[in-house]
Amino acid sequence: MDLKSNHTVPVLTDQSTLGVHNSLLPYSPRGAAFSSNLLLTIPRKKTGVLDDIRSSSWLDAMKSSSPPHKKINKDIHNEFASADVDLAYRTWLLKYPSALTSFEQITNFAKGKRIALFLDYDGTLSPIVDDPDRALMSNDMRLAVKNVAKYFPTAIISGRSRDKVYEFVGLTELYYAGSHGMDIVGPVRESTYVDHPNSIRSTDKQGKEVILFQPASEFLPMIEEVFTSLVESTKDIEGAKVENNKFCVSVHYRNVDEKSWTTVAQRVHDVMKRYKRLRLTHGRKVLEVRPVINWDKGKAVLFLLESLGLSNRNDVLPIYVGDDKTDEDAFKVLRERKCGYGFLVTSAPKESNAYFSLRDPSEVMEFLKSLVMWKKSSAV
Ligand SMILES: O=P(O)(O)OC[C@H]1O[C@H](O[C@H]2O[C@H](CO)[C@@H](O)[C@H](O)[C@H]2O)[C@H](O)[C@@H](O)[C@@H]1O
Repeated sequence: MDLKSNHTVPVLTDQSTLGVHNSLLPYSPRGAAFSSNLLLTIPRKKTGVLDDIRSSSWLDAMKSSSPPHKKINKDIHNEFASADVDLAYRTWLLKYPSALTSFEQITNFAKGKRIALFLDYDGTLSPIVDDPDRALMSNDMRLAVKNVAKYFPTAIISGRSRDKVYEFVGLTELYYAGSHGMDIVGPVRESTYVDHPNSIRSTDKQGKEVILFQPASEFLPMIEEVFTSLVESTKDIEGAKVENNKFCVSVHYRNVDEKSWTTVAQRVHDVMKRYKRLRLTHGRKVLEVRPVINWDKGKAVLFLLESLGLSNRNDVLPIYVGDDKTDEDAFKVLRERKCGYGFLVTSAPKESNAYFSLRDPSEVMEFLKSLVMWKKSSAV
């Protein structure tokens, strides 16, 4: 597999320093070490908050943040346009091959290794829908995730609050990280975080000893406050919705008329001005307000690998499946450490640090089922 060098990804964190074995893939290894500086702050000017929300880049980011829903259109011009889109996607697939068509290559590489699976929720396990409270996972997908978790350690890493994503998924056999990884429950076994000031030892619903790690715990009152302010300041914008994700806040504009997007951006910007320790990132038709800490979904993957006892091992293959910009942090960690694969879920071509792609949640489900079949057949 050739290493792609031309990827530009909007990642805000510094180079990760947590340890994972990196000699798994056929390219040169890099030293891995543990860091005690988990909570480095990021200078404000690198946080992505723009001073002038009317600048085209701000609005461009808002517009391009999620592909439009596919419309069935019989118009001849649209048929040509749709052929162009398909061609663009097929060309893009040369760079980010489908994990389904590359399944044999992936499983060949996974032979003799333990796959660890990390799954994003929205847009990966559940299709994107207009109402965030209705983003339910299908029963078929739940079964596929349940089955895959019987054979491979599996975790969900979501931007939502941990409680909310657990409520949607409802499987006790998984590990969960909410708030973009800022709220994780993992096994205690090998974790060097056990004595970290942001860790609490606890027992889960099954009585298993677990570690609860919340690196942004000091931000909780600030997030509550900013949530209340954002609800207040956007309440007159039809379709705007503010969601409290515990250690971060989402301001949704999917259902806001495009003419009012500048207003949404301006209101969010005005509130953010008062909080120098918060930053803003763009998701799929959502503005996400989060603490300025050196922690993201990539760090969450490393945390879970470590607490599962799967760090620094050449017989482990982590796979991360996600659709959003925040998932790029995890793709980047796996790519930089040369220790696993990112799978980008998208129906529209985009630059990524992932290696493989899947078109939509139904292809994610197909991949999970194939993985189970492969595991069962290779166990005989
Ligand atoms: O990390 P994720 O699990 O992908 O969470 C990211 C955000 O997902 C949700 O919003 C997205 O999905 C909604 C439901 O399909 C959709 O309406 C919205 O436009 C998307 O941005 C969630 O509501 C957010 O809080 C998460 O941050």
